[in-house]
Amino acid sequence: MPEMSKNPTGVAAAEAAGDGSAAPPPLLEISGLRTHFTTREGVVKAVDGVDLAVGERRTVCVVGESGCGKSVTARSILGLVDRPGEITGGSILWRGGDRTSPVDLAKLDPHGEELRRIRGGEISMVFQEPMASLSPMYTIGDQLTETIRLHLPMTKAEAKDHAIAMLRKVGIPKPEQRFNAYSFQLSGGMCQRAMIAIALACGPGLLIADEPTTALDVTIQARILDLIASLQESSGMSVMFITHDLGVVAEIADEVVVMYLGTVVERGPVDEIFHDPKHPYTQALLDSVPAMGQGRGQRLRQIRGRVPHPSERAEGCPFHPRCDSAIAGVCDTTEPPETVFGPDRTARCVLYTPGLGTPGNVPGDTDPAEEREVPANG
Ligand SMILES: Nc1ncnc2c1ncn2[C@@H]1O[C@H](COP(=O)(O)OP(=O)(O)OP(=O)(O)O)[C@@H](O)[C@H]1O
Repeated sequence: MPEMSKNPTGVAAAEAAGDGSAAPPPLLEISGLRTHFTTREGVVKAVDGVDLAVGERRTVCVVGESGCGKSVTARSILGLVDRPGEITGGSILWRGGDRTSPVDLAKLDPHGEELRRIRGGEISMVFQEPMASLSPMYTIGDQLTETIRLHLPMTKAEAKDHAIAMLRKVGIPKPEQRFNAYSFQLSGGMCQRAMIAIALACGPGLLIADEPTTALDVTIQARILDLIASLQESSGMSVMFITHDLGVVAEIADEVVVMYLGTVVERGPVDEIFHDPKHPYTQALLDSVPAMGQGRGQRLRQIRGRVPHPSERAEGCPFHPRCDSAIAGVCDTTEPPETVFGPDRTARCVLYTPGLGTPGNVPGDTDPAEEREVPANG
């Protein structure tokens, strides 16, 4: 596919494509986000120039190995970055609620009233560890009604009815009884459902789910994914889903964002990411999981080395020390520019930069007969 002009969100790319299909602006549009931690040992650039967008009713999965900056990106959206972390650059445009013009969440006071109203009301988040997010001091019902009354104009009695209806909706049996239970009286799966009930109680436009099923067994995991999908269908919300599990991505994603060391190295529609990965890191991630129908005897390829700490980020392309396609004298010196392949389809690798990469090395140049299999879930 021919290279198009640089464009961080892809929206203008659709316009630039001249196909008349000017998409509506995304609900959430992150551009050049930088979130750094100033520590005694130095500045940790956990998120260092992230661009991504989530459209209405879309599910965007953010993938990458541990330590790539997925959680810090998600927490930056809602002003939930722990000290000494802070947003040092970029913008997070939010167009949800009944706004006529976007609000830049990166510019809001993390402790201020406006972000507090957006958090839990217009955008909610569920975390990997429900036990850590739910308070052991209050009942599930107290925590639900508190969120509901913070964001919706309801009396105590109305909030209680709504809370019980939400518990029922997420599949918690005997919701009237569970309303009075504490988190330590519930199983991990039930706690995660309660967290989802709290997250969805106020009808958010966007749900951010940070590895919400990683700590659960596979059966419960599948149920939670079904639950999110059915609630998404009935409410029309968008979902930003952070996961290590490419099987989950294949199942739920519309679009995929691949992160490496605080930057987005590739993004695009899920089918294109699985069948025509552009970036060697995306390729390596896909090669490291079993594909559907893969023979038992076939060995999986591990990605060489490990993700370094952000303070040990290499010069040039941050992935080059682990990359089998790295070009000496190029990848170790040049920050790869973003190449736009189409609307919302980008990669950051010099292999696609005219004059820098070697066409024969381009990882996408495979025989179509050798198309990649979608990984099996789990
Ligand atoms: N409070 C902090 N102080 C210093 N560095 C931090 C802090 N919190 C996170 N980091 C660093 O930021 C980087 C990104 O972390 P983050 O949790 O976003 O990664 P991740 O991709 O979500 O990983 P995982 O999949 O394991 O959750 C890591 O190198 C981490 O060490």
